[in-house]
Amino acid sequence: MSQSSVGLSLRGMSKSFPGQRALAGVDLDILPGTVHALLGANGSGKSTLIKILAGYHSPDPGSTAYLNGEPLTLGSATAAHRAGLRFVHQDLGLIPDLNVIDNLALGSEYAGKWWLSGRREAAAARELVQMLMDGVDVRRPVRELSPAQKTILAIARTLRGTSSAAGLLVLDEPTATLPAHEVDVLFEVVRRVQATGTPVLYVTHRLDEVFQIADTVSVLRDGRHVFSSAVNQTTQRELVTHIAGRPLDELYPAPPTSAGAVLLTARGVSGRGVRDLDLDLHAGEILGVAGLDGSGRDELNRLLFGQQLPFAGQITIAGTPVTLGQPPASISAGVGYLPADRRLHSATPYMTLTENVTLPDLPSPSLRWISLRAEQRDVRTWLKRLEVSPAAPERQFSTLSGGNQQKTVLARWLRRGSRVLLLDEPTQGVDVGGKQAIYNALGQAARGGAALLITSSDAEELAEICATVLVMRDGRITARLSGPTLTTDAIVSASLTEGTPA
Ligand SMILES: Nc1ncnc2c1ncn2[C@@H]1O[C@H](COP(=O)(O)OP(=O)(O)OP(=O)(O)O)[C@@H](O)[C@H]1O
Repeated sequence: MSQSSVGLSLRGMSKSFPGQRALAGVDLDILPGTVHALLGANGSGKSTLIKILAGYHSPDPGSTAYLNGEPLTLGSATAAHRAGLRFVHQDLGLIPDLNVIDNLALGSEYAGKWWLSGRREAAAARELVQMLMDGVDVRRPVRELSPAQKTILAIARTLRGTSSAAGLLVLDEPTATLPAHEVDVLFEVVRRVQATGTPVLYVTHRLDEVFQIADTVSVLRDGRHVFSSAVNQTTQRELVTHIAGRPLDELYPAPPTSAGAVLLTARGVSGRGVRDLDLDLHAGEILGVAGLDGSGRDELNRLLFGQQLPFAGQITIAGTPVTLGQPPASISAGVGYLPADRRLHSATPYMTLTENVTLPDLPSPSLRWISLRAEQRDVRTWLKRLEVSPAAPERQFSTLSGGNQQKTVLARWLRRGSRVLLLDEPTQGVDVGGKQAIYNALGQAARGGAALLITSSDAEELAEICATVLVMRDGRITARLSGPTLTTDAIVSASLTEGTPA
């Protein structure tokens, strides 16, 4: 196949890792001035493709790429940057305590001497920021920006110094942690970048976004390019079928409705980000907690699990008070916790999947060898149930794709049969098939008598899988939605409006 003369063309892009072919002969054309969505199940090769473009990985011999008809040197970060390829990864790489100007200066050609020309730097920063986000004070520390503003700042920083249209802007799941109302703010900026002629490669697991922002969509499956279409000539259903390799039925199972005895209580719990919180969590219940960044939603499960020490209050599990701020005490009482940033806080990357799944079991060394084979079998069953790919217990955790790492850590707590499960963003970065598997597993855990508390920035997910959703604002619960009042829109609007403590 010949390369198209404008935009980015990939031909025969392949990449093999030991024992794993991540990409197999991918041909892809991304046209100038278009937003091109790249979809695919966890482990389908999206990150590998991006890492090759960024020069982080070298592709297999025979892989070629052209930018506006010129051959691209692959496997070199410097060559990628020089050609105008720009990347915004999920970890935005911003420094929260530095202001907008200083964050813009970091990593640019001004770094190291920007302070010599402070006024010029500030003026340039102001101009760039104003182009992409009106009304932001460039002297504000980045920690005070909203999540969408931080992402926009990361886009501004990567586009910095590109005098005209860049060769390509790659956005890797930019909305994974954005609340619904912030997504539009980001999209506005993506459109402005697109209008400059810069093509945007937009990687996402959120299919509704494809129809809002993209012109063209491509799907990878098992390292192969299996589908491309103009967005206005396809449907969500067709995309799901190509991603999963089979049609999927209803994504969300009905939430469990029969709640049993109270398993966890919080009374007067105050801590960083949370004020005077009372909460009852019942056996058989999936309770959702929504809220904007800074509402206390992010801190809630950490305080209940003991990863953060509450200033005041009492927490009981099945009627017995637990020692506050002591995760081992919580685990012994039957509590499992999945943090949002699980790669940082929850996994041991260089151990195997089995070791990661069985991590909290801590059996005595003398007993461990007896059950090793049974343990491997059991772990494999759990990996398959959550559609971890490959479901290979002996694989090193760090070699799994992001979504598969996520499902592996979740398998740990589900396998353990924890009676209280505190889960932050349980499906973040997970593909549509994996989401369905996770929702089914969570429903099964609830029907088996576990009590689940799920915090999520995905309002639709909460509205669909929970019988009740609490909305937090300023560290307090300000709305309790259930039955007919529980809708995606109601969650979003309660998150945005002042409420009275519920
Ligand atoms: N360093 C590595 N060593 C071995 N295998 C790897 C390595 N990096 C990636 N892989 C494998 O390559 C395949 C593609 O992974 P990749 O991270 O590109 O998937 P992805 O589509 O980005 O998934 P996700 O949506 O979960 O982020 C996976 O099977 C993964 O396990």
